[in-house]
Amino acid sequence: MALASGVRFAPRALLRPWALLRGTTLGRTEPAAGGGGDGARRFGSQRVLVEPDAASGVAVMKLRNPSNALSLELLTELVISLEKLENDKTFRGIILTSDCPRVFCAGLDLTEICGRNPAHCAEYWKAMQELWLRMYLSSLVLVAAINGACPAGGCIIALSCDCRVLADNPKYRIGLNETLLGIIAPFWLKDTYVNTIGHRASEQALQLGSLFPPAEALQVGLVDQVVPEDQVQSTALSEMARWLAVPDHARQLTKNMMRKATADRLLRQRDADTQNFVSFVCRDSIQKSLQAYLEKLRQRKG
Ligand SMILES: CCCCC/C=C\C/C=C\CCC/C=C/C(=O)SCCNC(=O)CCNC(=O)[C@H](O)C(C)(C)COP(=O)(O)OP(=O)(O)OC[C@H]1O[C@@H](n2cnc3c(N)ncnc32)[C@H](O)[C@@H]1OP(=O)(O)O
Repeated sequence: MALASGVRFAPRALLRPWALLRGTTLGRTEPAAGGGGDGARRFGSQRVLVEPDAASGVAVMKLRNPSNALSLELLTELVISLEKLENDKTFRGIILTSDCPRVFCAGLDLTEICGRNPAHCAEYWKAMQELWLRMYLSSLVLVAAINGACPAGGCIIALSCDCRVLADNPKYRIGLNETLLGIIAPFWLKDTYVNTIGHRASEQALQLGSLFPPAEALQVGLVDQVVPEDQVQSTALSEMARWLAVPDHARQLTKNMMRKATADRLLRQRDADTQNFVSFVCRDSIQKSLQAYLEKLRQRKG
């Protein structure tokens, strides 16, 4: 971590050379609609589209998986896209949003942990930890432009950003609803919640599995702005400008000072956290309820 320079403090050694890039098209670049020079070249993969604007130093990263459930592939592609932007000194900020109607991110892809063997569940959870660590400690400014539902793991992604703008639609609820699914948020999600909305509000919201509609999310401090849906992107850009007005080194070191202890706690206990996750989700009772929940989701669709 090159803390002294204040430029890159995301722990680079975190990224593992996962051999799971099956089916991905990472690194492919294509001209953005309307053409343009280097500043308008977008890149991405099947599940993540990156639209970089070199002139402003801001890239828009769009999730485009079905329901943006965090599959292993999506997690991997997000980490790689993030790293690519962090390594390019042109970029100072990322706006993270969804290309999927009505859903920002549906949280963990439950098919990755339902009916899978322990080794797969472990690989999956390590990828989830990796993305959170990468985002939470990113040297770039991350603004979440939340244009859809944002439950559980979706909320984690939003919480790892520096700022959250939520579309004012009562269906777009946000929060950590794990308890209602019979699962328990691990300590680092709890810590992130507490860091954002405080201890008492987290205690209540975590136990009750609250999913907050926009006005309540704003009131509790889970999001920073609630705006009409057609103003989410422009508001995210204005927020970005506000954050980028601060000298990078001062903002980055301050971010690190605020977040490092929380990230270090997971880094120290990463293997134990993975084992806890695996033994928890592989229990017969948990597998049965995951199965039933997935079935309900599929039926609800019809
Ligand atoms: C003491 C020991 C402690 C140990 C602790 C250790 C570990 C603890 C364990 C876990 C902690 C993990 C923390 C995070 C948890 C999660 O993220 S769990 C996932 C929570 N997410 C949800 O509950 C969201 C479920 N989905 C929805 O509510 C809706 O789908 C929606 C996101 C609001 C979107 O609605 P709509 O646009 O109407 O889309 P559909 O409902 O029709 O869905 C479309 C298809 O997508 C599938 N799908 C949706 N969500 C998921 C998902 N999360 N995973 C997998 N698949 C999902 C849905 O089934 C549809 O599929 P088909 O098209 O029918 O195939």
